Amino acid sequence: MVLAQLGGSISRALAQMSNATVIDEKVLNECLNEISRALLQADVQFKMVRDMQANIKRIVNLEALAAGTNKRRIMQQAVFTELCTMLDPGKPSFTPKKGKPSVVMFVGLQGSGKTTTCTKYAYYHQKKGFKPALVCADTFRAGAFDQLKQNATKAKIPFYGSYMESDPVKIAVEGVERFKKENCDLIIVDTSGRHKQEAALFEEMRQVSEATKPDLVIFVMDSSIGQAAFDQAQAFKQSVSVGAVIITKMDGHAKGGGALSAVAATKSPVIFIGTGEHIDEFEVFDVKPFVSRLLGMGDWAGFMDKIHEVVPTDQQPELLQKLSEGSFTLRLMYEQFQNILKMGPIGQVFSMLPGFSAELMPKGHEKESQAKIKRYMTMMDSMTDAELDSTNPKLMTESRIIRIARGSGRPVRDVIDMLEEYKRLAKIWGKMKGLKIPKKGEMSALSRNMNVQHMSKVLPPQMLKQIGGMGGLQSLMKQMGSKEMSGMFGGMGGER
Ligand SMILES: Nc1nc2c(ncn2[C@@H]2O[C@H](COP(=O)(O)OP(=O)(O)OP(=O)(O)O)[C@@H](O)[C@H]2O)c(=O)[nH]1
Repeated sequence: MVLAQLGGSISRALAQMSNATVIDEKVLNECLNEISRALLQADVQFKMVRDMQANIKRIVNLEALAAGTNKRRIMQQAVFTELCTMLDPGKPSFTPKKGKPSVVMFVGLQGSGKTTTCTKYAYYHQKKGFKPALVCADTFRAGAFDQLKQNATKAKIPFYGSYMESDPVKIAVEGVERFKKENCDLIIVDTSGRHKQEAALFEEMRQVSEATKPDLVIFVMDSSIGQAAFDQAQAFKQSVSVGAVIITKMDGHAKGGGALSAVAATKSPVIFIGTGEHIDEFEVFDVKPFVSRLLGMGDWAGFMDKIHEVVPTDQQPELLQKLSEGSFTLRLMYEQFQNILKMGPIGQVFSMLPGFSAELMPKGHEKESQAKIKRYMTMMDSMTDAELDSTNPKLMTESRIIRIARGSGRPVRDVIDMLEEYKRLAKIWGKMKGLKIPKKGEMSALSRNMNVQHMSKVLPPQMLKQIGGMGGLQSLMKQMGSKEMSGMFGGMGGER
């Protein structure tokens, strides 16, 4: 919720700036101050906000802003890039390998969600084929072992702990040794967390770490702790060598900005976020989609922006019309591929839309993806007009597929792949059926014409979850009114 408000504030600051007739130093500073205020309210640490402001000023060229048609985009891109840089410490964390024993130690204050997160982490890896085990080295909180035991039993994960032993180091060492003998490849050590950052707690962490020699220490942080995040994360980092961060309770009223601070303090990446109490409410953390959410951009708004930017103006009305009809033909796919290839780094476009980036364009494989798209287009060149313009997948019979394969000199498998890709995209685009798509310069139409049903269909599922599902979306729309919503979802696009 608060994340959405941050997005709204930043959108408004950017909108105000791009509405100004002359963009001079004063207007730019006002915009940056607005953005800084919004970030501070979202609990991003003061020093980080100040540095970011300075960096943006360096990146953004006033002359380009003054002359440019893309003021808002230039600024938005600068803010986006800066936040991504803050969240990316530049070095990936240790990742456990199947079949090779790894010890991962969890640290964090009491109530941060550490014990729950240990089980989520174990369960996540178990599903990926690991053989995880849990060790409860929390002898401080009565009931900690019971909690771990319960969680572990539910998830069918072996565990180790003791009701009698009071030395956490001893338990940790015994547990790790036992599970190494049992050929577990991911041994997770849960440690105690007192309610305060006390010297005794840090000394205990240090000793457990020294005795178990973990391959990775994960710092677990409750996302709602706000401005205290930086100091807390730093205190843990100073005692043990934290190599990764997990932020919990992202489903609540978290402002999210604390994550930035934790990364800065530990110089370690956020690897997962907790999005609920349930064992599978646990998501791999990706910097870019998170920042999109933090900025309230939403992938959808970004995608709309891209349509306006990439698709030639004369093709836009037709494309938007087809989108709103929900009829996605192979010809439409072909035309979009053409547009995408023209614009260069294709990753940027499709990554805006959920489902596109992962499958069609895995990160770091842009070249191969480009080649794949070209291959798809070659095959489509061998199709008839009727095939290209049909929305009926049943039309593509075996004999037609063989003919296309022969005509394009590609194996039949490739044609089938291309058609699968088309079906996948058609399904996503089909969700937009009936939605009034705003034209350039009338972005607010989006807010006037949308309803909860439509919004829930077009929002990326993660974003919808973040808002609190259908119920959350409904109350958000009621609460914020159409003005706010246009800022949130449409404000980044449209009039420039
Ligand atoms: N909503 C929500 N609740 C969570 C999440 N992660 C943990 N919790 C809840 O937070 C509370 C505290 O979690 P614990 O795992 O007991 O906390 P802890 O940090 O291990 O506490 P100690 O064992 O005392 O160190 C529990 O009620 C969890 O169900 C999350 O991602 N979302």
